[in-house]
This record gives sequence, C-alpha cells and structure tokens, in this order.
Amino acid sequence: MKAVWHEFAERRMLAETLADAVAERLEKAVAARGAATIAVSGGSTPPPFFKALSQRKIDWARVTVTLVDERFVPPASDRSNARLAAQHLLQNEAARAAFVGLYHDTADVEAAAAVAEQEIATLRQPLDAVVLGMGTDGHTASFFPDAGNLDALLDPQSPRHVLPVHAPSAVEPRLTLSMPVLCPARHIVLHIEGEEKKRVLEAALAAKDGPMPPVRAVIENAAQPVHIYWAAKKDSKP
Ligand SMILES: O=C1O[C@H](COP(=O)(O)O)[C@@H](O)[C@H](O)[C@H]1O
Repeated sequence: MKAVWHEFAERRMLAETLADAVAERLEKAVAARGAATIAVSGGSTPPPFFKALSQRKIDWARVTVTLVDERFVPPASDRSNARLAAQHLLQNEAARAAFVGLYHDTADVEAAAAVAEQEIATLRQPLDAVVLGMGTDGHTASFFPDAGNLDALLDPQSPRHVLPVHAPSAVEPRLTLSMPVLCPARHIVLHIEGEEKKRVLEAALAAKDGPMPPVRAVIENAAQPVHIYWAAKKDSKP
C-alpha cells in the first residue's frame, strides 16, 4: 500500500508541519514551472491547517487554489467549502492566490458540474498538491459509499474532471473532482484527526473483501505515495 504516516499528538502541531510541507511543494512548483495549483478539502478538519498555510510567505500570486469537493450550496451558506476556504485559507499572505471553486448557480448539480468541468480542465495538471479529508464513513473527496454513481466516481479512467454526486448520507448534492484529476497529483495528503478516523482508515486499508472503500481506492490509484497526516486529538487549549 502506497502510504506514509505522519503522526502528531495534537492538531496544532500537525497544522504547522503540514503547512510547511505544502508551502514547500508550492514554492518548488512555482520555481520549476512558474505557477502552482493546489486542491483542498472542506469540513471541520482543515481550518487550523488553512490558517497556518495562509501565513506562509510564498509567491501566492502564482498559486491557484481549487476544491477537492463542494456541496451544492451557494458561497454564503455555512456549509460551503468555498466559504470555508475564503474565511480560513485565502487570507493573510494567501489572499493573493487565485481561487477556482466548483459551485455554480445553476438549475441543478449536473449543470453546475458541467460548468465546473470546463474551468477545472483549464487548470495546470497534474495538480501540485491535493489535501484530502475523510469522513468516518470512509468517504474522501465526495466519493460517498452510498453514492448512486459510486462506480463512476471511483473510475480511474473517468473522462470527467468534475462529477455530480447524489448520496443519501451527504445531505445535499455534491460536486467532486474525479479520480483522474486527484490521483496523478504530484503530492497527495490525507489529513485526518482522532482515534475513530484512524480506526476507519486502518480497516479500509486492511479490508480483504467487500466493496472497495473510497479512501482506499484513491490511495491505491495515486501516482505517488499518499502522505497520511494524523493527529491523535484536538488541542488541549482552544
Ligand atoms: O463533507 C466533507 O467531509 C470530509 C471530511 O470532513 P470532516 O468534517 O470530517 O473534516 C471532507 O474531506 C470533504 O471535503 C467535505 O466536503
């Protein structure tokens, strides 16, 4: 299994170390190719990492930030991953980065995915960095185990850059980058916290039969070893 574990006692230590590692990747990409592209996740886990990364002094004007996945909600919604990135990452030094979101104000998520498809196709690829999260159901990106189109979502040969997702457990429809956008990335991180997520991930990686857990499908298809950043617990001080 292509995975490298980085373990931390507390999330603040993880956030600072991961921010250093990602900033270094972006800086090297800018030096080598004149620009850098990173895809980040939403949810409750990323804010401390976003804040730390936003303070790193790199040439952010040459960096494009996009999302691994998004809820089909407008940016004003507190469930919007674009809003999360705007509030916590696209601040400080990183305020100079360009942002390409996945949500579009269209009749349905399929139409939004079609618009996002065109925009993501124009981004420089392979992506320089992808920072994934994972739910306790083993979903990563918006590859939900109960998604109606899970086979299409986990297809490493998908012709799509962006796919719509309908999954009963996901509350609202979703948009997600596809396997052929995520897996070839030059650097892939899986950022998880807490004992429960560690148990879920270890079980997914050890599973010998049954359906392929989405997080494992990504790790197995990744072009590079996936760096798993795990913190045992939340910080003792808020
Ligand atoms: O819904 C989502 O959940 C996962 C994990 O979120 P967390 O709250 O457990 O950190 C996240 O990776 C994904 O981007 C997000 O849309």
